[in-house]
Amino acid sequence: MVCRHGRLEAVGGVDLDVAAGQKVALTGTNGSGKTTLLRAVLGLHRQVDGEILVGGRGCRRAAEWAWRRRACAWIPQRPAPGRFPLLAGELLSSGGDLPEAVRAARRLGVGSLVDRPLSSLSGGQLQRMHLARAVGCVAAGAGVVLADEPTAALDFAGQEEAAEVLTGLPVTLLVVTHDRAMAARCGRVLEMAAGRLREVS
Ligand SMILES: Nc1ncnc2c1ncn2[C@@H]1O[C@H](COP(=O)(O)OP(=O)(O)OP(=O)(O)O)[C@@H](O)[C@H]1O
Repeated sequence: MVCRHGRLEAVGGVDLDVAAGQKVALTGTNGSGKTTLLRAVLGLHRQVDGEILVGGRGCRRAAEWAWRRRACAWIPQRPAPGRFPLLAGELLSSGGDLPEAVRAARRLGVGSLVDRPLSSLSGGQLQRMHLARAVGCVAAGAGVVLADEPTAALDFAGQEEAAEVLTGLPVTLLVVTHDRAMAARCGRVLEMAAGRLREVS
């Protein structure tokens, strides 16, 4: 499978099989293609040659794309507060299971912020809110979590807590991370360099 940004081949020759329930850490140098790969799995990156199947399904037709978005919870690298004055509680609700997401928000220390506009949250608080939303997505039926540096904005205690929450979910996890503690909690570690994947452990 190959992913391009225009003429640039950002991900090349990747042939990856991830078993259901496996926890995979994707590490590697800056600009090596990790985010591009994750977005391609989610169906957000469309310049892809080759096939990416999730649960045995492709992502070409509209119905398949809709299924992929429900099946995969997504934690973005730099969560944007958005252009609209969305409340944190509305973000949590969009995951499909508000009570479970609110419980996760409490566990992650941001339960008291659900009535606040997302634009008023700090970077770490926003990242915690997205983690809580992902927990709600899983409760609503998502079987895959795709997380792009989900602990990058978190303090030390938050990194531990987030790693525990994420790796404890009953899902297939693909997490881009530079956090050794997070990688250590994953059963499989892959390293990316210049668009190529290598198995580390
Ligand atoms: N929208 C874009 N248009 C053009 N090139 C892009 C675009 N997004 C990413 N790239 C390029 O594709 C390559 C892979 O980028 P990507 O964001 O996937 O890397 P990464 O491994 O996630 O990096 P980091 O660890 O810094 O987050 C880089 O060379 C980057 O400059």
